Amino acid sequence: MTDPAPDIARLTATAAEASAGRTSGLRLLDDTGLLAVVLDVTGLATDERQPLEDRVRAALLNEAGVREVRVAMTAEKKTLTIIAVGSGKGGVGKSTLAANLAVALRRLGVRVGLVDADIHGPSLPRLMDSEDAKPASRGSKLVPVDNAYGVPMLSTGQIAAPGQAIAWRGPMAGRALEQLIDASWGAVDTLVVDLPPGTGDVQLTMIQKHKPAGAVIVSTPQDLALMDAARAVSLFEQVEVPIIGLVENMAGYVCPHCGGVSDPFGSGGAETAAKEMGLDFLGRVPLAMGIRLASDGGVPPAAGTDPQGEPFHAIAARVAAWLEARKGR
Ligand SMILES: Nc1ncnc2c1ncn2[C@@H]1O[C@H](COP(=O)(O)OP(=O)(O)OP(=O)(O)O)[C@@H](O)[C@H]1O
Repeated sequence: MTDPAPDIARLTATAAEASAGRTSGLRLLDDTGLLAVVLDVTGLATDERQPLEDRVRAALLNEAGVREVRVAMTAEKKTLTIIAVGSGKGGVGKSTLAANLAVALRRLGVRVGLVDADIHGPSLPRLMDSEDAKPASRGSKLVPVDNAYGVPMLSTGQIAAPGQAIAWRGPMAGRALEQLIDASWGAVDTLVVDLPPGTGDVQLTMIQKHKPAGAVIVSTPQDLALMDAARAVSLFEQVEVPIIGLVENMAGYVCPHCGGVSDPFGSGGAETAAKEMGLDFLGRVPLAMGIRLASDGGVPPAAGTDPQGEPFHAIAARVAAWLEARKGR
């Protein structure tokens, strides 16, 4: 008895499963069971490609009527979409926002990675609970460190000797950031980059060189902080980086005892400032003890189901909508 004719729909499903969705073409080349498969290996490192090919070939050879499998691979040159998170001054919660934005975007299905370019105080390893992790290298590229939140990350803190980073000047900081961005990011297509606070030479070099697709500016509600935030906005505008919007952090203190809300730094200032500058307002994150404790403990509130994560999810949804709209442009 001869083998039944191969069932193309079934072979396509088998290839899709074995390649985790990376099959971009499949056809029979003749009637003796010679099959050609095209795999999209965009973002995969060289040493990940052979195992993929082997898996797909083995799965297909297991199917009825398949005698030989020829595998071709294609890869797009990938450009990463960079979202810069900036602030006019330090201590306003920029890193907290960057970490939670990345975690919340991941939960929305965005293939996101996180870069800590805050050379003055790289705090993301702590926030993402990967303080002791050192990135490996693959060829000449760094391999981002994984964490429990599904957001691969690289930090200046991981590549600099203690105390070294703070002395970096603009061009050196730009080169350090290049190493982090031009890393082996695998399936990641969007990077959230936590910039150093402020609007000086270092920030300017970084954004000129790496041209983010858009920027999120974080501010607290006081007038002084908002004046600094306006400076950050104009820094991005100067180099024609679109502002995705403004976030107001530490607005409204939620008392952990009585649940009452007070406004030690005022409230609503960033929303008004955004309106005045013609920018979108992305949301307000309250000043809450729980946010600080969770963050310092390496558990971004956006990773859990506590109400504390909600403001970050709402902000991430607006950023994801902005990213989607940008694709259509
Ligand atoms: N909404 C919030 N409620 C309570 N604590 C917060 C909130 N946002 C940030 N914090 C805390 O404030 C401190 C500073 O936050 P963070 O490190 O994110 O600021 P930053 O703007 O990145 O600072 P810098 O860039 O100067 O290092 C941290 O201890 C953080 O846990």
